Amino acid sequence: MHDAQEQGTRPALPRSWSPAGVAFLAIALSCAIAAALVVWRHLGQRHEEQMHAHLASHSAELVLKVSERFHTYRMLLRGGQAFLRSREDLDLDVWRTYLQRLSFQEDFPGVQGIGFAQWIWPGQLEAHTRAMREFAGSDYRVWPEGQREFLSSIVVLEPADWRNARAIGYDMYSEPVRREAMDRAVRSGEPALSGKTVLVQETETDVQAGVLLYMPVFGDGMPVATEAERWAALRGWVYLPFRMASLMRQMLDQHAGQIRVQVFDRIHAPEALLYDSHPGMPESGSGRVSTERAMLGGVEWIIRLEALPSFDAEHDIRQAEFVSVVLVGVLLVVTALFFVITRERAARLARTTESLRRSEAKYSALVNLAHDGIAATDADFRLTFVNPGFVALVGRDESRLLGRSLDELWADGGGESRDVILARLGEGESKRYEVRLTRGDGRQLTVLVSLAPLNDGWGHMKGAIALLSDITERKEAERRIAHMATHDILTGAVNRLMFGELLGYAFVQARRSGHRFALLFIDLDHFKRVNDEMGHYVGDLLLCEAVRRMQGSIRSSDALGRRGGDEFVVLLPEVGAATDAEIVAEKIRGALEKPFVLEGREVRISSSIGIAIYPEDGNDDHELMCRADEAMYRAKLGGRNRACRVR
Ligand SMILES: Nc1nc2c(ncn2[C@@H]2O[C@H](COP(=O)(O)OP(=O)(O)OP(=O)(O)O)[C@@H](O)[C@H]2O)c(=O)[nH]1
Repeated sequence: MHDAQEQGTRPALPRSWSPAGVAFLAIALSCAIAAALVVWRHLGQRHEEQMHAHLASHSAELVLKVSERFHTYRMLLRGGQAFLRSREDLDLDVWRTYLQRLSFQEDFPGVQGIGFAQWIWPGQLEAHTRAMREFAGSDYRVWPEGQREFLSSIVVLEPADWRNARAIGYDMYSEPVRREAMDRAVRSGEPALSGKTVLVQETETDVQAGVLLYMPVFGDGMPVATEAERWAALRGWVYLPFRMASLMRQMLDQHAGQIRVQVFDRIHAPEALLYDSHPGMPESGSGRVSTERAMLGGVEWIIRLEALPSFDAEHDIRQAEFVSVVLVGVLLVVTALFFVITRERAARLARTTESLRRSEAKYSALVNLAHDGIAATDADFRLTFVNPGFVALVGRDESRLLGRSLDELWADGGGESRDVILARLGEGESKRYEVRLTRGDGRQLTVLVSLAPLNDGWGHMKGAIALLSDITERKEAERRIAHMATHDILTGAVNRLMFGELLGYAFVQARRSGHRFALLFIDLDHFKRVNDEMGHYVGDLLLCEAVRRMQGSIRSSDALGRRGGDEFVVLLPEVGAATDAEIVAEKIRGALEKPFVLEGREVRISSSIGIAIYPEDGNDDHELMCRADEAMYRAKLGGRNRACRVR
């Protein structure tokens, strides 16, 4: 009742999860997703920082490389300066030989050539041209044409290939960008790098920006401490022309396709662009840019590095890291899921256990309180459990019962052997037996035994459950009711109804086997007097005692019936001759004739008996009964206390 109410108010959802479990799982899932987002964001930031660091490292490396390279170039120019200054006269043949033996293109990569530009003092142009035509050929001339106060001319430029040959005679001092660097070199006495220009060696194809590094050359032994002295001692400039793309490609062997390199002359502007590894590409606004500055020959170069998508991809380990984090997240969620499932199962198990515990307590109380005997047996029918009702019913100690075979308790076994009972139970059959059981105190009981198999989880019989109900009283009541229905209440003799049944059966038997049977009709003589003189109670006692005496006079197979009042009938189911019936009638008469002592007083009575024999005296019960009755009246009329037969 209690369980039913609980189930009615709170419907159980055994297969669904509890709200707490679902909430926990949702929180775990949300945490995992949030953690993944945070980590992804952090990875993105870190990746950006790493990109910048990588890019900054590359640009610093490039600046270092360029600076070192220019340091080497300066050394080369200083060597040339020292060589030319050491000679009193400018011997161009010796100078050319010196340059040719330098093999500078292998030792000083990126250089377009090395040359010497001679300083031509005002008014010295003709003499210079004459002298140079002897050295360089008749087509030598200083160009571009035009009147200028100060002139210079490239007189030697190695290697003397077709490209460099185009520059011979060129007055670099006539061009402002070169002149600025040439002046600066003289003013400082140090190497000076020019701004952006285009070398005269350029043709119409692959035109590149160019720069030139100048080193002033002074006359041998002349003072050069001041700027004026340096101008006075100036012989010219040893110089290095650079094609910027060729120069930079020498230094950009790594990450060529991953990083865009741009070099600007002093300002970050298109017109100052000296070199662009990816010309024509618009500049990125993504911010993955590193800019460094390098001081080279008195000029500041801006070196700008820009990461390209392939550079980003090579250094991008975010995906691997993110996958790791996602895996950790998945692991977290799976762990949470496992935790929730385990928790739900534990809760369900606890509920089931509690329910089982309650159920067990309930059934245990029922079993212990039950008036009937309840027992359990093993597969061999030996008792393994008995309840208090069982102990009380059989009247034996529990310790003496456990281990005993259940069928030992009853004598008749209910009509079936133990093996038969076990075979029935093994087939899953329940059975009821009515047995006679002897209690420990010797009392006999009629017990109804209900047996049911007890199976394991695989359907195999592992024992039996027995319910024993004491039906002794019920049986006795049934017997009494049956007796009352067929016997006279006062005397216990068979009643009219039952006697009729017995008489009918006697006819059947006699007809079937052809034997004879006899019917005696007995009426007590003057019984009314007993009632009248001694009271009805004594009359009753006399009737009962008379029946007892008549029962003693006949066989157990004979039947004594009371017709009513003081009339009785006796059925002798099988008689050999009529005299057999007469003998029994005489025996009854004699028994009833003896005095009765009732309530302390002697009472005498006699009887009149009529005899009828089948088949001679009648062929059916009515006829036979009439004959016997008639014979009894004959006895009455004949003076009573005798037996007669009407023939
Ligand atoms: N005490 C007692 N008397 C009974 C019972 N049934 C009938 N009687 C009496 O039994 C008597 C039977 O009398 P009858 O058979 O008619 O006459 P009788 O006195 O026996 O005389 P005869 O039969 O002619 O010898 C009656 O007085 C009935 O009242 C009974 O159950 N108990």
